Amino acid sequence: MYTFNLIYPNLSDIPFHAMVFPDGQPHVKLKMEAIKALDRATPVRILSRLSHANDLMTVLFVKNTLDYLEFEHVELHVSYLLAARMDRVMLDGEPFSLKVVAQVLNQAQFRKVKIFDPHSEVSTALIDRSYAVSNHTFVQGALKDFGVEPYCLVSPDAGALKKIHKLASFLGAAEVVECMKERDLRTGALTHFKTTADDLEGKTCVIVDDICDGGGTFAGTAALLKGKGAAMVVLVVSHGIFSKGPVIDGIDKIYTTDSYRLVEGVHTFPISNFLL
Ligand SMILES: O=P(O)(O)OC[C@H]1O[C@@H](O)[C@H](O)[C@@H]1O
Repeated sequence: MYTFNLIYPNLSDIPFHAMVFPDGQPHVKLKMEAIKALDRATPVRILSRLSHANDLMTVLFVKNTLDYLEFEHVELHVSYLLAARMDRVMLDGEPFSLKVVAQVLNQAQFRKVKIFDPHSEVSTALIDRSYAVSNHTFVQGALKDFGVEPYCLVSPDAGALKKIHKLASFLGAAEVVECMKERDLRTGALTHFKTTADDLEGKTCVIVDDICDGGGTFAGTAALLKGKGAAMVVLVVSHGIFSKGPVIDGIDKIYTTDSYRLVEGVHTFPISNFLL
């Protein structure tokens, strides 16, 4: 398998130049000396973030180049999927953005599309020949680094609960704590934080979720858990956006990956550990 690593191009000798035209558009150019040496039947994978629209275009440009060079087997490994959270029409007048991204990817006809911890099952339902890579190994690595036993796993909302139960059986975790919240889709305001747990006296709680964006979900959940006696609250999120910074009230330690971007000030695992 030959890898086009668009995430850490500085770390490997890749046959590809990622440049930018003066007007800001992505400009890709394969290094033909290296490419010519490859058998066209060699499976090729493109490892990329799709954090912004230009990332998607770059991937499509590389795929198009590989198509006209007649490579037969091209896979896409996606660390972060553009529009994964827009997995339905939220409000009147808004698009079904994930469907648009899926249609574009489907048109490119990758042999396989691997997606690291997508927000919901809608991504893999819409993208042809795709499957999800779970966060299990990443969370296991974070817990090993953190090193405190025992702990309870916390699902911050109903949407994450099914995944948390699968994770708990993978890790052999004894306890799962279920939390709930409500989000006003118009304002984004979070309210009504609740949990099924009665007493968390002295416990270490590990909240696991796909994305930390503004962090409101996790500040609210941490306040709830600490109000029930939790001694420590750790946050483990696959995709660290941290739009309001990586410091979140009530969270004692944060683990993430560089799936969306490199994050300063947070313990960050390289995504290539989980996607290759
Ligand atoms: O509260 P913030 O960090 O803004 O948003 C993160 C939450 O929003 C959801 O899409 C994610 O799955 C996560 O539960």
